[in-house]
Amino acid sequence: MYSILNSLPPILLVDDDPVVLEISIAALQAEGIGNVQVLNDSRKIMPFLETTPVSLIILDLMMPHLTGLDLLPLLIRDYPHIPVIVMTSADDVDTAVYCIKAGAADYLTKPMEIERLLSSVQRALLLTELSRENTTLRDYLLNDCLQHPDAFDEIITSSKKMRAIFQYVEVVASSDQPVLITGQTGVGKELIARAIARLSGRKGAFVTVNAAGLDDTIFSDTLFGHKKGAFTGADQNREGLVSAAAGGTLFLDEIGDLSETSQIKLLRLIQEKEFYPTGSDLLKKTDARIIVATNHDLATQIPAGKFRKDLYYRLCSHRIHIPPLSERREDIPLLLDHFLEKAARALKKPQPKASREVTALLSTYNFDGNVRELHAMVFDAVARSNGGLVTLDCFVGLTRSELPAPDLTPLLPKKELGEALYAHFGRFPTIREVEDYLISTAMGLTNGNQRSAAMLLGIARQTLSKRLNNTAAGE
Ligand SMILES: Nc1ncnc2c1ncn2[C@@H]1O[C@H](COP(=O)(O)OP(=O)(O)OP(=O)(O)O)[C@@H](O)[C@H]1O
Repeated sequence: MYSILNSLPPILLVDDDPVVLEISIAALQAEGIGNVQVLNDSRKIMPFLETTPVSLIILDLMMPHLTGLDLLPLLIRDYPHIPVIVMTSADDVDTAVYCIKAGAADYLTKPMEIERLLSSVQRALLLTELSRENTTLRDYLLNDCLQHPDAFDEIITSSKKMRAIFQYVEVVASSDQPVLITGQTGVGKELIARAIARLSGRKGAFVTVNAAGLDDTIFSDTLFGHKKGAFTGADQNREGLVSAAAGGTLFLDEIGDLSETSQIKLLRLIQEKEFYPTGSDLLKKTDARIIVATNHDLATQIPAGKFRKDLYYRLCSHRIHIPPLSERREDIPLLLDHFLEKAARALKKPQPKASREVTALLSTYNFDGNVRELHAMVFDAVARSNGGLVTLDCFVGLTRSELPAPDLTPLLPKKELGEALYAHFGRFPTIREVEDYLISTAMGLTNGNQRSAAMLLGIARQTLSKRLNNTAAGE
């Protein structure tokens, strides 16, 4: 939690009592909050704030010269975005209530309870961070720009939906909260996780763990490591991957099938930032940022008891859903070119072009394996091609039976189908007229290649050939 302070301005502590200042600083420092500024004279606050940004103010109400009660309305008026926690004596709860009504974020009573101080600071910082994210997000939506487009270089897309995701990624990258990335297999969840890590400003490593099929013993050992002698074969201490991700990012892929026990351990890791290596009772701390991904719809697994509600809501702090390729078909030609180039380079061949029929067919194909499937298909096709052109014949796996019913929607005018037909024919057409229209469109798109046109139309090549002959004979 507190590593968000790396990206936030300091906390300002204002009290004329040196003992309170000393205790508070020590308590905050023990929790890793070293970014604290101190003022012991309340008259200095307003000039100080004019030159120095702060993320939170902890203000004693009883100070000479200018009391906290006098200052609070000024702070709320001039710095409404900075939360103020007031400190008052235990027997003056009325004043505390008055301060909350006036806009203070929280109140603490003296003598100071350390736990209460820390939880209040934690809550206030979380609010500051969320409000900063909201403001940045609003600015992005208004400006539609990316501050670090190079962070997304390896993600090829022209989709508006993906661009909106990039903007969100820029906003949440520096947060300390977990990120849940959902989407079908092969849509690019890991690429997005890497972009978040790149933009996070964290210096540590990006460590990935594929949690699919891991039982709790292996999950714990992989993540948390073990102590020598913890089980048979544990002949030396082993650091887990959480330690390897210190100061960096831990990417847990495919968390949809985690056992109940592993889910509890993950929740503890996210919430408390603590874990025990197997066989050790020495609690370890971590500052690794946690990103998880799944192709399951976790919310639907909660009622069946397969996924814990508390973990789900904790993971939802920042949520990114990546649409399948079928919902961003505009990316297919771009990705096709990108993979043709990559494949040619990897296979040391001159870069081929895709024939028009290949582009048309792939643009309507339903890729269950999304970008990964397209990637594999194109690499295989380039390996098989022996000219400057990748034709349909190079896609051996792409047989008619594997093709879904052709979806011609992207090829038709982007109006209601009925309207498009009216516009084309000038009246409502007959079935025969629509068939002729579809056949000539498919033949045009495939440069007259009957095999490809038949695939597009979802009919046998012989049927198309017969139909074309009949039309030519004027039947
Ligand atoms: N927009 C894209 N541009 C370029 N390559 C992409 C894009 N999206 C995905 N890829 C490539 O597709 C493959 C699958 O991507 P990735 O591993 O990120 O998907 P995933 O959603 O994490 O998959 P899984 O759920 O199976 O783990 C990778 O080789 C990746 O480089």
